[in-house]
Amino acid sequence: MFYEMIGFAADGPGPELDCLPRFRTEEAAFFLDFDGVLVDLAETPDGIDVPGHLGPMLGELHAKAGGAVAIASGRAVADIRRWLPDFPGVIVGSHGGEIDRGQGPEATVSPDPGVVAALQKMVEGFATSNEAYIAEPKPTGVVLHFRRNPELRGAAWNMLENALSQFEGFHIHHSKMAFEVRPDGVGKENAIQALMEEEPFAGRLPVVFGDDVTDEPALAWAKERGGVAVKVGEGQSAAGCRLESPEVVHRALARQIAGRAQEPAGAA
Ligand SMILES: O=P(O)(O)OC[C@H]1O[C@H](O[C@H]2O[C@H](CO)[C@@H](O)[C@H](O)[C@H]2O)[C@H](O)[C@@H](O)[C@@H]1O
Repeated sequence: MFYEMIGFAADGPGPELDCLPRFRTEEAAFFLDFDGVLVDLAETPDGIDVPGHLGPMLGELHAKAGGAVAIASGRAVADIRRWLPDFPGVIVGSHGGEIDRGQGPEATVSPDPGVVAALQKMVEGFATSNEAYIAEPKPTGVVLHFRRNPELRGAAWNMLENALSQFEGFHIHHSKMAFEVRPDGVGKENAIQALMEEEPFAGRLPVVFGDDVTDEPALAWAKERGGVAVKVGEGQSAAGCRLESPEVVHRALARQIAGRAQEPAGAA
């Protein structure tokens, strides 16, 4: 079904998926980053375009993989739910700071709520100094985006460094055209490793897709475990496979849903 929806050629995917090893979807546990992997990057967090086929496609993948499909995002769980309201799988949000197994988000770290609120207030106040800034509060921290004017990068960094000098237990994370204040100890790789001990993920082949530095520890971990690590887009990576764009990722997932990955190489 998705072959037609995403214009996937009936005679096979072509060389763009050559680096992706063959594995059985029924034996895999998928951990999929959101921005830059499932959807193209946009000028603002709310400016993304979620293609109409993405939700149904993830639902089909979830069914075929026996429920072992998680979205692992830097966004808050609530934000992912807003974009993918029908996604039936686990959502790892806030870079691993929260996990929603279907009963609502559970915190994996416990930053002082008063400090989180104070930092959010400081960043939101600072963001009003230039209309190009966007402040994005999350349950465990806050992001300061400057994609609309990259020249603001230095000022954004200085502000956050100054803000963090007043509190302990947080650090600045480098995102794409953004800096994020996160609690120490948070990481997608921790959440993914915890999920791999639980049903329905346990005992399966870990398959991690990521595009950002925040995904690298999880990509390296999947590779070390003999799993599949897929980097999307440019930049250094420990991953063994690189796909060009979210569009190519969709083709890879469509192939897994169709079961073509189980066929011998060249049988497409
Ligand atoms: O782990 P991810 O799912 O990849 O989330 C990483 C961050 O994604 C969002 O910011 C990035 O995407 C925006 C929309 O394309 C873009 O405008 C921004 O410049 C990027 O940094 C999201 O807003 C963050 O909260 C996530 O941490």
